[in-house]
Amino acid sequence: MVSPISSSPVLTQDELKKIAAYKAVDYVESGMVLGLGTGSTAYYAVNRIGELLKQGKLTNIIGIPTSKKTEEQAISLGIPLSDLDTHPVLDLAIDGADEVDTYLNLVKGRGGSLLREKMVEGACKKFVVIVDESKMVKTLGGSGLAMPVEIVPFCWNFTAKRLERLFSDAAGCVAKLRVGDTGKPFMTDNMNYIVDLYFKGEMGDLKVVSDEILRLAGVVEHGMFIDMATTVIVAGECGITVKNK
Ligand SMILES: O=C(CO)[C@H](O)[C@H](O)COP(=O)(O)O
Repeated sequence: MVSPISSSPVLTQDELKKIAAYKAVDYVESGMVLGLGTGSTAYYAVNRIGELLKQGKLTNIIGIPTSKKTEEQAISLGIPLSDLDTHPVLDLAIDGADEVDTYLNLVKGRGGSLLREKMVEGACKKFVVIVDESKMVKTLGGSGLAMPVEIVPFCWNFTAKRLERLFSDAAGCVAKLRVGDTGKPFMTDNMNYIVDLYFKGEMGDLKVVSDEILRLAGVVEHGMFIDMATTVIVAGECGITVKNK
């Protein structure tokens, strides 16, 4: 069902992200252990959680950040933090996504935090994804944008070529090493590299593709989050849509 947002004319993408994020924070209850996502949409959710804690409307929250950046943000807001060693089961995680398909499978990691995101969000009872409507796709990889894969730096080119070769028969893809602002390879929080895969066609069976990628030595994790989201909140010009698994 679509709930109208407002009668104002055109909302920016940032406004839509904020609307989805605030809606997701309605799912947060005092006493919860929360996975705190990474990216420009999750940023709004983390800020809102900090605001509600400050106002005393939420109490006893423990956050588990999915990146160093989110950790810094949470610390600046006074959100108490922990880790998966101490809290191996989380009540809820809220995070953005780069693509969401019709089955609520996701591509994540264009912000570079896919490994920690997958670890934290895989340990949650509920995983609420927040997106603006531009992230909705029919099939993953279909936006023509990147599907990130975290790899070890050792002989990264060898691993990138092997990733390309995996798809040479079917979809076909180009693997590009992600480069940071300084012109050097982008480094993840785990001191790994990211290779972005650009598909020419449909990826095919996602579980098969996932297994094949993970079987390559040198690959740490990929950005497909299959069967993980329990709820997706989509903010669009016509309103908010909540999709449940
Ligand atoms: O997976 C992610 C970071 O690794 C982000 O959640 C994803 O890139 C979406 O980011 P944004 O909300 O800025 O569009």
